[in-house]
Amino acid sequence: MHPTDPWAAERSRFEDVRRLIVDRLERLEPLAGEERDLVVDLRKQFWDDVTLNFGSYDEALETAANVTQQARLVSERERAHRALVRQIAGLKRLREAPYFGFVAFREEGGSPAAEHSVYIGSSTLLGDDGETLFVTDWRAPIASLYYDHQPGEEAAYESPDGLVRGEMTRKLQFLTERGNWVGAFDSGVTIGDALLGRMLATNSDARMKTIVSTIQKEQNAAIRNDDKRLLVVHGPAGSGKTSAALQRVAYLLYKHRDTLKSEQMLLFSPNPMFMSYVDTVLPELGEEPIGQTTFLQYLEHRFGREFEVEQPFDALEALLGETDEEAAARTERTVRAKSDPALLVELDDFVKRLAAETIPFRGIRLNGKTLVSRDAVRAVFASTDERLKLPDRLFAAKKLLLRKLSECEVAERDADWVTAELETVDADLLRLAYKEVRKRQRGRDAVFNENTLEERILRELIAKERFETLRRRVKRLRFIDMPELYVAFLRSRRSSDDLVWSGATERTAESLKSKRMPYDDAALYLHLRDALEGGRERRDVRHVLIDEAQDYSPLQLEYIKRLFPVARMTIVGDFRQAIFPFAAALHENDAMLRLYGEADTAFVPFSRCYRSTREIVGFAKRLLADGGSDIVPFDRPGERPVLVRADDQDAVYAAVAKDVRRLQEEGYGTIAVVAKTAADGAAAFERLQPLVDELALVTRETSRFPKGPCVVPSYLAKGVEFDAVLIADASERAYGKERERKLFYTACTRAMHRLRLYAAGPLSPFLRQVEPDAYVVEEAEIIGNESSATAAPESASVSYREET
Ligand SMILES: Nc1ncnc2c1ncn2[C@@H]1O[C@H](COP(=O)(O)OP(=O)(O)OP(=O)(O)O)[C@@H](O)[C@H]1O
Repeated sequence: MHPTDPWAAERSRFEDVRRLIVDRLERLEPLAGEERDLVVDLRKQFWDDVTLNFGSYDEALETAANVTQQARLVSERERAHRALVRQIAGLKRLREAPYFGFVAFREEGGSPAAEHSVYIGSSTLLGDDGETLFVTDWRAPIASLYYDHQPGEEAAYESPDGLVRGEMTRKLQFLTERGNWVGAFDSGVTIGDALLGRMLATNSDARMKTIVSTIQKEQNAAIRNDDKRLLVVHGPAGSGKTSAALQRVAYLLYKHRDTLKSEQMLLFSPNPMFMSYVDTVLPELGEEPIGQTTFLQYLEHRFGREFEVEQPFDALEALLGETDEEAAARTERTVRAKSDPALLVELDDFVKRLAAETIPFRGIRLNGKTLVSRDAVRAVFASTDERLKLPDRLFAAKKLLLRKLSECEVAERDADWVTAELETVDADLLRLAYKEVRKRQRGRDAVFNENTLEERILRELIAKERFETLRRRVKRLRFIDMPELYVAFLRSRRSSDDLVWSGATERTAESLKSKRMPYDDAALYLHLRDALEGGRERRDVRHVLIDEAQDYSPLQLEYIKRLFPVARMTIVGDFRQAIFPFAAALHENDAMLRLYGEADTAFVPFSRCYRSTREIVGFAKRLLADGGSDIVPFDRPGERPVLVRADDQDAVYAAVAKDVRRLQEEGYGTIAVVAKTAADGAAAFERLQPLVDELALVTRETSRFPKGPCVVPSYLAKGVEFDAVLIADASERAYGKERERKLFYTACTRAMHRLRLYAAGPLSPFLRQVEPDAYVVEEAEIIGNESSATAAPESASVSYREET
């Protein structure tokens, strides 16, 4: 250590804390081993250590008490072991980076006791005395100061006892690498966020990172906003919405640690690949992962084998491939009509008005024979108490029908089909029948004719098996023709766009007949089913997060809200990336406000983009219809995006392949060639694969993003990022129509450091609207020729001053 090192004191403290962590780990790790062995032994000896005695009532009671006590002992030890393992994991995280920030804060009032020096890290670290606080958890109230204020400013933080005001006298950021001291920045001296600048300049590794050390003020506001039932975060591509949402999960789990568990939180993700992209973040923050699903997966789970749910990507691909403009406009209008949450209310009314005469019942049939006719089912329903609510009436009808089925079952045992099946019974059934014969004969004096008894039992078993299926169907209300009822609702409805509505209704009817559930009908249909069945609500879920919310229709959001009636909600999204035709939720703020009402909704807008360089953000926002004037890049300079012009598609592929290789040589790891659709992606892959080593094709079936170069359809790249993005076709052909604008913007904003676009033929009109100085144009033929670069990349010098 140099004697004039301005950081000598800080560095020495840092080393002391690190030593404390390492020493503690050395002490605890063997203990955890011992504790584990103890638990294993206790489990093994469980029955040796209790005396089993059931001789008398008292002895049996004593035995039971004994067993309970022993079980309690084991579970206490297990809990202790788990706590130790957790503590060790926390210490290991701290060993990697003991703390990253420091604030000195003088509370208003000015007494020396009100001076706080707080070192902030990923979790709390107490000294061996159990009192000295070496590191404060980033989620503690006072740590908020670090994210919200600069030294010299009036500062305040929200404590459980109210707002604490005062002055922040110093703020430091620490840079570490694998637990070792690298340097520090004094926020009073450094301009901007030095740590953030460094973080953003690093390469992506196909996994989302935690941002705990560099959370920005607006993000902190979203992370800690816990007053309202619903929090809506809206911000441009790369503004850290997903990152903030995940930090928020960790924050809420910390704040409500006594009442909220990770399994009570659920994240709706855009696609399965995205799920694997984010699932390392919470464990890195020391929290258990929360439940994740996509809305499509949820729908598929609910419909089971009853319907095949249409994939939203198919609807999107169909629209993207549509050349008939009128048909495309019709589709968009239909989808929009089906996304209106008022439909749910109308459906509720429709259900309330249902009566025995208007419900389309179905008879119950077995082997082509009617067991209970449709009229008989209707009569059963009509016999239930009219004053009951519909789900309760249906429940009562269900019970009556099940009773009827039991009667039919007895009669069917002698039916011809049972006699026929007797000839082919399998070994399992025979064994079952044999056991049953033995059971029934036991204790009887007179021995029945075994053969007769066995046949009787076999008949019972055969009929039972078949009736089990019928019972299951009755339990699931299959005695109502649900598709017909649903279509009846659609038909009953007047719409301002009648022609479009009735055309759509008939298409839905056709689809349902062939067991296909249109994506934009699915939530409404489930709502009908829920209204009839009752009790579908998930009260176990306490917090629901929806990422990429612009991809949901307002109706779907409302449906999700109703599904989780006690949950709070976090919704994050960006309407400028609304690529699905049914999206429209976010720019209609009304849709958000309507969910829980204005008084129970907080909006936090984000405006700064962190993912991409200043040049890429500057370029991408100009693709937007409104010019994205509110979008502010974080000041990280890089090269300007490059447009490569080529004579034909062959030349494009040759240039793309060459550029991928060159980018690899420059050290970029995750490189994505973004194609518009899956078919475009497959075509590009076929041409590029022979030219690029280890190129991967990402499809809907891909479960994890590859770490190397890949070809990916635009909509599967949603939510994720790559070091370099190559837009395989930026011509008018690919992105020419207004409805393709957002897709184009979304694709370009996946790039962190480098963006290249290729076009043979007329340029996309969105590109034509960008000022020429926002990007560089190159000719495909001269790619690779060092002297050919037509524009010199901007200087890569950093705009913040660092003091290390
Ligand atoms: N405060 C921060 N500190 C460090 N990195 C950050 C911060 N905020 C965002 N980032 C980084 O910016 C990138 C974009 O973040 P994220 O994916 O959360 O944005 P998003 O708003 O969800 O983007 P999109 O709308 O495109 O899905 C990520 O690499 C993330 O790590």
